[in-house]
Amino acid sequence: MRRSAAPSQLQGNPFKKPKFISPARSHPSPNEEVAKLNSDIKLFEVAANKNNFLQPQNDPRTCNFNLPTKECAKGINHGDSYREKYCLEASTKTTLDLHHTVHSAPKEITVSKGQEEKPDSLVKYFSVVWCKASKKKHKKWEGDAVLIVKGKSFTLKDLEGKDIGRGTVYKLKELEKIEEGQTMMIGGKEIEVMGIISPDDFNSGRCFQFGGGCSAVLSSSQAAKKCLSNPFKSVCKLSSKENKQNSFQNCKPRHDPYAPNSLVMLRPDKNHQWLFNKNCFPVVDVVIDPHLVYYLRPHQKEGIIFLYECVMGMRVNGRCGAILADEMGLGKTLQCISLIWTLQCQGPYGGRPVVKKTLIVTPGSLVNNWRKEFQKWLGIERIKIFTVDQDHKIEEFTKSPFYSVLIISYEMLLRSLDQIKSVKFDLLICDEGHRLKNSTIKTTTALISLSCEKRIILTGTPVQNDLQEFFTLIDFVNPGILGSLSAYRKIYEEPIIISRQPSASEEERELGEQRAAELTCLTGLFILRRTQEVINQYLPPKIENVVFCRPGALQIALYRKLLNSQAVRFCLQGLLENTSHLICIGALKKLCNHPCLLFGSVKEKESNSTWDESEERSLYEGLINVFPADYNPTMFTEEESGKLQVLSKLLAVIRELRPAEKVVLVSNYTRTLDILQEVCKRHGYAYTRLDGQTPISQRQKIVDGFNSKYSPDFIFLLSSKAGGVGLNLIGGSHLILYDIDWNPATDIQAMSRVWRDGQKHPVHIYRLLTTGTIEEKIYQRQISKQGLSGAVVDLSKTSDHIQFSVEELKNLFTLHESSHCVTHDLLDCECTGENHTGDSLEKLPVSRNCQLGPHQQKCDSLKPLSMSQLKQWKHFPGDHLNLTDPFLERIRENVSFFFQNITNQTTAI
Ligand SMILES: Nc1ncnc2c1ncn2[C@@H]1O[C@H](COP(=O)(O)OP(=O)(O)OP(=O)(O)O)[C@@H](O)[C@H]1O
Ligand SMILES: [Mg+2]
Repeated sequence: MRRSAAPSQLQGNPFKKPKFISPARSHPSPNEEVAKLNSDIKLFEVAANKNNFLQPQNDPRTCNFNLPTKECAKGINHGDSYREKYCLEASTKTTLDLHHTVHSAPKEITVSKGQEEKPDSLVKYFSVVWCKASKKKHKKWEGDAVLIVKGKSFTLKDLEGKDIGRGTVYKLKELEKIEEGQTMMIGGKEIEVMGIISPDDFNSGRCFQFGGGCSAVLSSSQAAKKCLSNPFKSVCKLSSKENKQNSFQNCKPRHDPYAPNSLVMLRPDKNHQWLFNKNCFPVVDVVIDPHLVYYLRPHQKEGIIFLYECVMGMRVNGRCGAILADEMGLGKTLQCISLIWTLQCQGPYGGRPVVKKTLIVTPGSLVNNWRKEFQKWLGIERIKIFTVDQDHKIEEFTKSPFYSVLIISYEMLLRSLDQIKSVKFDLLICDEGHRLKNSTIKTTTALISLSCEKRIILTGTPVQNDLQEFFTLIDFVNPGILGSLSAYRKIYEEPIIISRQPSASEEERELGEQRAAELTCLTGLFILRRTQEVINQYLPPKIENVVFCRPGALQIALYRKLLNSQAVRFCLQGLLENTSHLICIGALKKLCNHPCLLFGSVKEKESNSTWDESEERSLYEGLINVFPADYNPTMFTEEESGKLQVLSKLLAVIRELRPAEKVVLVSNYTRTLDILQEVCKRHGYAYTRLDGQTPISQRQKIVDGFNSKYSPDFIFLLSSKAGGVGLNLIGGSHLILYDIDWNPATDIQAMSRVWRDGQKHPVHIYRLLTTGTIEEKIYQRQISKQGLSGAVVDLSKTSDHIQFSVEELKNLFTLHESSHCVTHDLLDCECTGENHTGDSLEKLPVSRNCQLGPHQQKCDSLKPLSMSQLKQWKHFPGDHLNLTDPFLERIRENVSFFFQNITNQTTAI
């Protein structure tokens, strides 16, 4: 609550007319011109365009020093295309003239019982200050509030959106002619009307922002206070003599801004200069190193401009945070490296560097990937980076002035928080920062406790799916921007959620939509997300196949036995808990991968002392008898599993037709990876493996080894859950998903490892499913509406979160023995399954639901495939006569059905 703005406290004179003082004007600036500018730049008085990006700058070329006039020449690339695309025009808003308000005597408005309400169209909104009713002359206004008058009823809300008074009035006329300056008594409170709020400002929630996060945006004086502690100071503090010398030495840009293709950052406007250039250094162009620009993709140039403007506080006054939520593989790492390198060497004021030390926190498996990327783009000389691992302790970094970048895993950060706090970091980057969505976890609280103001979250996962988590991420990068959590809930979350419910009234729906639009608009200033389409043109073709493999005879017999077990029957009668369903489902999934896995589980349980009471007993009873008497799981055969048979043939044909190409083989289960590893051994395929057990220090070495063209490895065995996120496995051009996860995001993550920048070969992706079994059902769930609900596109969501109805369980626990492909049967496809060559997928609109609603709906390739999209894929039965794909041709014998889709098709694949 902004008590300080309550007039009587400011002025201490009860007879003086209370006057609402806008935070932006509470400390008049000595510099008139800038003061005027401050009042003109009102971020929230800006009209939104469809891209939801605001551009607060008045004149990007504003410069108070003697820069060459030709700097305004067209040749400078100040990221103009970006601004053309994303920026909005400022529009002025009529401000209230508060000075003519009259301080009339308070009038008590009494509550009436029997009068008719006026129609809804007569809703009016006022900004007011309030205090408890008293007869004291020296009033002390307690806070700002919003008065909503609807017919003869009124509601008083504080700036956190909470109701602090409500009722109905006796004299309707009193409410009809409310004016600025008027004081009245309502609901036991005395209020004074400060101004009229437009319906638009109320519906969008903007009127509450004065008290919440937006005070920082609106108030340049507050921003100044906050930002003067920003890293300019720490990095660039020089003696006055040095200042003078350096200002002349460095006032040239480090790189030529007029060179062709130069990438020049936005010049700070007068407001920024007023806030940050206290020493009046010359304004100098910040130019991205041409060495890097040469490699940057267009979207990466835009991303660097965006990050620069965010962390420099140019997009939201006094806030230096950003979320770069580009889809996987778009090169978020390179964009950050470019930013770090730029800020470490340059700055807009006298050319002085903005950042001295940078902290990068990342999942353990990516620590060395970051190091490699630094080396790849900047070599080893330009920037000194330090990675914390077993052999390199953090003390080495803290004691040495030599290093400017510290790369550390989230786990290690927690362990060395005290040492980290002893260093002054100017820039903090949290890779795969989606994990910070929970404010109570230790990692989040640890990172929040760091004093660094320039904070960047990198994530490939959409951030708007859950409004609570969204708040946490936003609040982490730009603390307080959305106000307190309780205000956010009242002002945004509640109306948005209510508006999404089927029972919502038209009014609720509209309010929710407008609040969502406002939230998007506000946060869109510092969140950037681009989808994979922006790099498709640089990538080779991708051929995706869904391969339905016929189960083996032993698999069918065991499957039937499991479905007839007492445990499954009890599940279907709704007698068991969710955990029992998951045990049954787990057993069926194991069986689909290979019967020997199930055999191993049964034997293991039998030897367990709790076997007698365990639920698994009723599931596994009599199962061993279905296996041959002399069954030995270590001597498993490929024929026993439909998928393994297909896999084995697939590996053989890849080896034969593309001897120089490599395969990434993915499973979610370590035991399944053991079987796949055994297959590699039996066939003499060289392999490497990364799973949850692989020490973090080894991971990058394994990845590098595989990606190297000199590596003899043919196969990379990958546990998708353990190591999928963020890895580059471009050494492989064939990726086989051996099993399926409930969460489509896990599979999509894995698939994105090979089809990414740097990939030289056409990419072949094979998803293996056992025909008619639970695997098909899980796949259907992935591509059905249920699977598309936003929350599922989140790696942290596991099957434990899934609740099943009895109907769903019946469907899950059915084996379709006679179908070639149950998924195709469900598609309502007119073809008879005979070589249906569907339309190109690219023609179909792709949209994703999220809680922020239509304003956030963009093309998003992270979205799992939908049923209707799958229908557009080419599809044909395994025994189709004209299979043109040589790989499918060779595996068809054990395949009942194929779906195939090609992206970026060229003639040669
Ligand atoms: N402009 C470029 N030219 C060539 N290769 C590039 C370029 N930008 C990025 N790359 C390469 O693309 C690969 C993917 O980049 P990166 O790992 O940064 O993606 P990401 O956006 O972080 O994806 P994820 O969300 O999966 O972590 C890396 O090998 C990187 O070196
Ligand atoms: Mg990454």
